[in-house]
Amino acid sequence: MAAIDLLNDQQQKHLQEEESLDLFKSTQVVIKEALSNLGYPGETFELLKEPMRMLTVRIPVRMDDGKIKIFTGYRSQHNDAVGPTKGGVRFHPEVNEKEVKALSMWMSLKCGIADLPYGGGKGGIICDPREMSFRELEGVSRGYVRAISQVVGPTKDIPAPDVFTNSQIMAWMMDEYSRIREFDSPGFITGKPVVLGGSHGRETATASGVTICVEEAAKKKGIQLEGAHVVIQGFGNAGSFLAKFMHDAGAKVVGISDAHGAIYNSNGLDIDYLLDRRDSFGTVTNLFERTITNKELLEKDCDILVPAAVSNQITLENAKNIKASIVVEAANGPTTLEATKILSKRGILLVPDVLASSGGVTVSYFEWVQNNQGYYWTEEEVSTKLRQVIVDSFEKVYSAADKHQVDMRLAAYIIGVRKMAEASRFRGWV
Ligand SMILES: NC(=O)C1=CN([C@@H]2O[C@H](COP(=O)(O)OP(=O)(O)OC[C@H]3O[C@@H](n4cnc5c(N)ncnc54)[C@H](O)[C@@H]3O)[C@@H](O)[C@H]2O)C=CC1
Ligand SMILES: O=C(O)CCC(=O)C(=O)O
Repeated sequence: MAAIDLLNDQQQKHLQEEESLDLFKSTQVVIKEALSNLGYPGETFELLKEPMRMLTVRIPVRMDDGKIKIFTGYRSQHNDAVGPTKGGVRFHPEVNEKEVKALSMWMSLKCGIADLPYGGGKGGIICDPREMSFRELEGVSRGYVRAISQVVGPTKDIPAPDVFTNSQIMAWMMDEYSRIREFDSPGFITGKPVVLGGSHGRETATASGVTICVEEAAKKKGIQLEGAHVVIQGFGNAGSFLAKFMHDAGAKVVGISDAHGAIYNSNGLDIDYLLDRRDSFGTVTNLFERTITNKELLEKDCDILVPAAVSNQITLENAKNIKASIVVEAANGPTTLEATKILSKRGILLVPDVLASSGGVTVSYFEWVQNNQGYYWTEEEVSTKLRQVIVDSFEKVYSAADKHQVDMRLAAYIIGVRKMAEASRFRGWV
């Protein structure tokens, strides 16, 4: 029986009130624990507990109604001891400084786990692209690059796509940077269209990485992927391609969702139809009359659950009701620390975000390498190299969990933080 089931109603309520939904704070908690497991002194935590640089910018854009609107944006650079910082840019109305900071720290961990020569960075702009025209989006994208151009660059900090940003936005950003710097600079940003120096396989990279993690986790749990029931929350870049890959692997995708709701059918969903009909923001459930909520979807019967949308979705409130035996975090921060503990106690194999979603930044690294050498790889080469990185990363984290007798999240942090801590030590910073 799960630990939380043993508590009375009042104790449960108290525990839920105490639960930390603050992603930044909970990231600090696990980094501290990981560093202490590795025997690093307190100074190393003091250095790594905050990003080394956080820039807030104001971006004026003339909107279609002729008025000027001022947008707020951020770029956080966590630690550059290993190399330039790297990470996506998010366009979302709920972007905030703390979230961007936490996201940049997770990027450091992802790069550490995948052994990429980068530290972590992340950016965000408070805006809602669903309510903006193409012209307005271009204005915000170019304005952001003008505002952050002093602190980014192919050898300093390399942006990429994240929630509600895509290859078109990366193309505008690259063009703006090239104009400011007066040379063609494809290595300034990754996730570009292939004709502008983008890499084959970047668009599907996050989902490919998640797929490989699902396969590895299924092997560990003795679950056959063929016929396994899969629920995916989110149907955007990560979730929709994942649904396709799971479907192609013979699994039955029984539930998917978007920001407006979810659909579930225990006989399996028609993934090709859903992919064909979704819009560019990953919305598809508006085509259906009978929908359920995102909350209900997470508790549905399935073997494998993949949160691929937003943060804080699996909490103390629902962790005890999750039916899946494997949870693979495609999204950043979908499970709270308290919920992680419950899933782990219940014997559910949780593949944490900093491992599961590292496929995106790994192929971004491949894109940057190709840009730097001016020689481009085939889709097959990218796919083979990606598989190698993700399988190795999964094995490193799984073995660390076993060796240190800790859950997969702490194990991933132990692997992820080590290179950055060592590089900072060798540089004489701590
Ligand atoms: N795109 C990438 O390369 C990477 C993405 N990620 C993470 O994966 C997650 C999804 O990212 P993308 O697929 O790129 O974004 P996206 O913008 O392409 O799609 C987001 C999806 O989530 C849904 N959604 C939005 N708000 C929601 C809510 N409150 N409840 C339920 N669903 C909601 C949207 O309707 C859409 O289906 C994010 O956490 C992102 O940080 C992680 C690594 C790389
Ligand atoms: O592709 C990249 O460089 C970063 C992707 C990203 O933002 C993420 O993994 O959260």
